[in-house]
Parts: sequence; C-alpha cells; structure tokens
Amino acid sequence: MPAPFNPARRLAVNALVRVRRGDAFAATALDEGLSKARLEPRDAGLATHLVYGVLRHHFTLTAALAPLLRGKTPDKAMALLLAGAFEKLILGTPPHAVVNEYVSLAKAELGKLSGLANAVLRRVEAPEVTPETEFNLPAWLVSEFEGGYGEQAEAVMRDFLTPAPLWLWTTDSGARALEDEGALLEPGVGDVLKVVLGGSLRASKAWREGGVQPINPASYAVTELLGDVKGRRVLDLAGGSGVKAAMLTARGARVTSLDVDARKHKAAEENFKRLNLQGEFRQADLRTPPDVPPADLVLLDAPCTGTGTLRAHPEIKLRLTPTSIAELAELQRHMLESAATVTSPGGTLVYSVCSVTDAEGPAVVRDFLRHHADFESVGAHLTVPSVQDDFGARTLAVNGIDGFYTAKLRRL
Ligand SMILES: C[S@@+](CC[C@H](N)C(=O)[O-])C[C@H]1O[C@@H](n2cnc3c(N)ncnc32)[C@H](O)[C@@H]1O
Repeated sequence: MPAPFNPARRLAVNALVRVRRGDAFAATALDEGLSKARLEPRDAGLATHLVYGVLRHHFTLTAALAPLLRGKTPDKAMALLLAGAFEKLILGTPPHAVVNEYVSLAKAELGKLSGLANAVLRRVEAPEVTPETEFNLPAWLVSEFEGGYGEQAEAVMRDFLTPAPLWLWTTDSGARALEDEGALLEPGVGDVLKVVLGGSLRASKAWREGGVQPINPASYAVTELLGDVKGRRVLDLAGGSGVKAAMLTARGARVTSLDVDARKHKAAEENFKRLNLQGEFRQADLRTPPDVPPADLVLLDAPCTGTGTLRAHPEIKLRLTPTSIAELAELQRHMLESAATVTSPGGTLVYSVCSVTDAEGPAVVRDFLRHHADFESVGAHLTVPSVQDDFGARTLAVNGIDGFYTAKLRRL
C-alpha cells in the first residue's frame, strides 16, 4: 500500500498547476479545490499557505531547483517540487518529513517520475542571493519599486512576501457577530479592521447578514478622498465588482457605477443585496466618454497591473512584463480623459490604481494635467501612511497595506 500523505499537499499542487499555466487565479483555483476536497480547516489552511507561499517565493524556488533539473519538467512535477522546496527552504519543515510526504504524493500523482521528487528534494538548497531571489521579483520590477518608494522599497518588497491579513470593513453589528463567533478584531484603519478568523468568512453570520466587506485599508482610503459623500451623487468609473461603490454607498452616497464587464456588475449587484445597499450599475466602455450626466464627485479606479497587490495576488508577478505596463498606461490615459468629461466644473475627480509603477500612476496624472489647464491637483491626503509627490500619493505598502497610487483633481 502506498505511504499516506496529507491531501492538502495534493490540492495545493493541483491548484499550482492551474495557476502557473495561467488557467486560474490562485483564489479561484484554491476555492474550487477546497469546495470539492472538504478538508479539515487546519488542512485547508495548509493548502492555502502552500499555494500562496510558492507563488510569493517563486523566483527563489525556481532558482533553487534549476541546477537539479534537466530539460522541461512536466507541469505537475514542477508544481510538486516547488511546494516541496518551499516547505524545506522557506517554511523550515524538517527535510526528512518533506521528502517522505512529497515522495508519497509523487508516487500517487507522477507515476514513473516519482524518483525525481526523491532525488531533487533531498538535494535542493537555498540559491545564491540576487535581487530576484532576495525580493522574489524580476529585476526590472525591483527597479520600479525602488523608483516608487526610494529607501522604503526594501521594506515594501519584503512585506509582499508575507501572508496578507484579512482586512474587513464592518458595521457595528457585523463586528459583534464576528466576536460572537470567536474572531479576533484588531484595530486597522478607520472602519477597516484586521481580523483573525478561525473558519471561513463566507460561512459566518456576519457575512450572511451583510455586516462585513473585505477591503484593503489602502483601497478604502481612496474612497475617503472623495470627502463627505452623504446624500451626494458619485460616478464610480471602472466600478467592477463594486467594492469601492459599496463603501461609498454605505457612507450615504448615491452611486452610479460604470464598467465594461457586465459579469462584474452582476457580482456587484449580488454583493449590494447581501450588504442591504442600493446602487445603479451600467455597462460602458470608458475608452470613450460615457453617456451619463456629469457629477461633482467622480472616482476612476482604473484597470492596472496590480503590482501594489502582490501580497494577496502573487501570481501577477509570474506573468507581468514591461509591455503590459505600457499597454495599461495607455488605457488609463484614455479612461482619465473620459472621466474628465463627466466631472462637473468645480467637481472632484479621484484617479487611482492599485499599482506602484511610475507609468500607471504619476506619469498618467502628470500628462493629464499638462493637457488640461481646466484641472488642478489638490493633494491626496490619505488616512493610511503614504509617500506624497507633486500630483498625488502612493500608499506605503507595508504591514499588510496594498500599494495604490492616487491623485485628487479639481475641475476649475
Ligand atoms: C481595478 S478594477 C475596479 C475595481 C472596483 N473599482 C472595485 O473597487 O471593486 C478595474 C475595472 O476596470 C474595468 N475596465 C477595464 N477596461 C475597461 C474599459 N475599457 N471600460 C470600462 N471599464 C473597464 C474592469 O472590468 C475592472 O472591473
């Protein structure tokens, strides 16, 4: 009979195969795997930790494995070796336990390639330290972080290698329901708390009753730049699945949310229903000006590379190229032009991206202001720590906070 292994590791390896091939985001691959496997909470936690851990440390792990591999390693064998190497080199699991577990798993999953797991995982060791293996980013992206954060870049890049906390916006009754279920609530930023929860958030009473909404404090802080929104009309451009729209509506705004993707709006509508909120959702391609009346308060949370969210979405860095940054910057420019057309004179236009690259943030705003004498930057004073520049601010992405670039513009 083959030796047993923890099914969490099999689930993690299968999820990693999908994510590395580009077939699914980590969260989706894990959710789908976990919903079928029905693991104990502890094992579900291990599977999650392995998938995200491998993706966060991908550059170190591939550099460690490279000298031990010849030719093309099949996808599943590679995912298994990455998970084994992560446990041995990063988590510090005792080497004999790593080899036993992963060789048993390899016998079940890899057939005649199982000998590879034994040979490689016994020998794998930490690779030479280079900027790529130290920060687990391609060298060109290390330069982007250094450009954006200067002396604080190293702290940001290291923080991105740690697990993402669970940040939740809560109502008073939502916070009480979480505490009743044994959750630990730590102060976060404003209405967003850092929560340690034993079980699944979606299975909690607080979730079902609409008392909580996951959101990173940096993302919440962007919504606060619009000021007091109570009773006021807000255009939420590129509103997507409506997380920022929900936060604005909860503070009393009347939000019209526009996005090109109707599926995201369907998700937004369902989430609004859960939160007992009402909003208006319209489909629009914002590369051209939308057909809606102008508003005093406009938010453009533009599509971006997501380099400020690598802690929670480490798979992004596996595929990112300088070309994708340039393409998105071009789209952001067009969308900011469209946003300007629906900002009333005297009104406020907040631009934001969850990316730390210069091209998607300061450069977009700088170019816009150069061509728009009718707009001025009024400074982005955020409720989270941030680094200011001439046009806006970049949130300081440490202690679990995401990296956003945002600027608050006023139409003269
Ligand atoms: C950063 S996400 C928005 C997240 C959202 N504001 C929230 O807080 O949940 C960017 C959004 O831009 C949308 N988008 C991309 N291209 C677009 C286009 N040409 N016109 C309108 N929306 C677009 C995407 O569908 C995506 O939902």
